[in-house]
Amino acid sequence: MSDGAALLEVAGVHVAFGGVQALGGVSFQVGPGEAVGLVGPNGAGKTTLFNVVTGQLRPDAGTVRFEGRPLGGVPSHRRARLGIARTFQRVEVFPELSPLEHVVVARRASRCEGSLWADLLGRGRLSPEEHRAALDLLQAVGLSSLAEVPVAALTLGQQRLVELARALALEPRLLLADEPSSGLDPAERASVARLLRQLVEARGTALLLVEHDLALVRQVVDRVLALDSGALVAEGPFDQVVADPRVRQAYLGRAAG
Ligand SMILES: Nc1ncnc2c1ncn2[C@@H]1O[C@H](COP(=O)(O)OP(=O)(O)OP(=O)(O)O)[C@@H](O)[C@H]1O
Repeated sequence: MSDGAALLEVAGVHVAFGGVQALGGVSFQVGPGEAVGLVGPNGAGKTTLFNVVTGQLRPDAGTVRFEGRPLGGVPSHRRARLGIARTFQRVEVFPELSPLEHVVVARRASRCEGSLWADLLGRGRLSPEEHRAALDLLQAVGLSSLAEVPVAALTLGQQRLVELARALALEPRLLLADEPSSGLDPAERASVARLLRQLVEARGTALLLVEHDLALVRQVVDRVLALDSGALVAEGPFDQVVADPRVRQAYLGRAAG
């Protein structure tokens, strides 16, 4: 991809935690509407890279650009407004709020509407338009029948879908999904895979997907990046990357260790 076409551009990113080098000069690009998988064994640096892109972690060196704009110093909430949304490896939801409330709060926050605290305390009034838009989103992820149930009563799979709906409520240009199928049963995995692919195809949202289930990665992405010990060791179509000796070694070496 040429530089001019990049939606996300990561260049020379280094992160160390004390003596541990988590990322050692990582560079790559994601184009608009492109679905890219980020694979690698445990500890390869995938979540660290997500945290750098979302602004939750400041890199020791390197730059992140979004739509050509350098993001250094731009806090997470402003990156979300610029169009970068994420879901988390460990589901992060508010147990007492319903899926509908999660979506409405996210949508208002992204548009700077209402007061977050009033929303969380249940005092934000819901307009018919907001209600309809939130229900449409929940329908898209298959949760419309559970729209008003407290999230604490939902299964882990359903909670992951709430997270996904909340991220989509930001109408992101780029979604970072961190192990969205973790803890789900095969049917739920299949529906997450369908949803993610649909998101890319129907909404034109770019996707950066971290996922240990390689069959799911293959189903969803256009291209794969493989990380090992904080370095990109391969990049290209799924079949090519998983056949790459450096990638096989990264997984086997870690499994053997
Ligand atoms: N907050 C932290 N403090 C210290 N070390 C950390 C921290 N976060 C990550 N690391 C270390 O940085 C390296 C990369 O971790 P990271 O979580 O990014 O890997 P990962 O590829 O996401 O792994 P997994 O697939 O297990 O989630 C690992 O060696 C990890 O132990």
